[in-house]
Amino acid sequence: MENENVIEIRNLKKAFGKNEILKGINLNLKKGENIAILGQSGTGKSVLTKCIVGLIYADSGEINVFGKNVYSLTTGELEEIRKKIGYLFQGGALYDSMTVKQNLEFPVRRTQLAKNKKEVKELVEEALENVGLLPAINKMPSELSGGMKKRVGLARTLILKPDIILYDEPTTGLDPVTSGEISELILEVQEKYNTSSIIITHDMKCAEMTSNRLKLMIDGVFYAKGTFEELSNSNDKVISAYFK
Ligand SMILES: Nc1ncnc2c1ncn2[C@@H]1O[C@H](COP(=O)(O)OP(=O)(O)OP(=O)(O)O)[C@@H](O)[C@H]1O
Repeated sequence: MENENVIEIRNLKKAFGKNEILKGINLNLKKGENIAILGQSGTGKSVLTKCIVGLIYADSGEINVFGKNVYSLTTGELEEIRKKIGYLFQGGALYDSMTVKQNLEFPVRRTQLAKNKKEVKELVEEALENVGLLPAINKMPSELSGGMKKRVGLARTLILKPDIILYDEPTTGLDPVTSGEISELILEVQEKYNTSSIIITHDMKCAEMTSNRLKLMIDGVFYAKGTFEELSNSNDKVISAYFK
């Protein structure tokens, strides 16, 4: 892990009407670091990640990605930053009418990442190999298990070689063994590509396996932060409730 911050968030606030969701969020994500964010449903974890990629505009505060304030960028500059951020949605978000191969080719073509068909093929195969799913290349999403769909979703994120990956509940809905495999993959990606990640999760095993640090979001702010070991040994009842 290096000292450079790839994401810096300062006093971020966001309300929907009178409903205050983010009430002053601060976060530094370092190059090569994985941070897990824990917190009850509805506390604003997804809203925070959507602010980072510019899908939601915060009311006040600052988000710097690679040292650039995302709210002061032109549309073109924001596009450049977005290319460096991969976002793994909760459901994997595959196109049901396309094969696995076509699902992966899609982002490559859209971003003009490859010069020709051969390069597209190489990128698709490399990404599928990374998640152990090359044999499923011609399958339809409906033929895949939940864990396989998550893997393909991860392959589709990885194919664009992002510097930062935002994982929104990567193991939700999976059995413990498959969850463990996805957590392993998240770690492998961090080690292989030196990516920095924010992992939103309710899965404590996933948080323990994948994160260098954890943050606990309660009522729109980070109530606690530390390593898994530090937080799991906390005497604070609010914190320890998450580690039972
Ligand atoms: N576009 C929106 N308009 C109005 N309210 C919204 C919008 N997006 C999110 N919210 C509200 O913000 C709150 C936080 O939602 P968010 O999805 O961030 O929760 P979360 O912490 O990610 O929950 P979960 O763990 O269940 O995914 C919720 O009360 C939600 O209804």
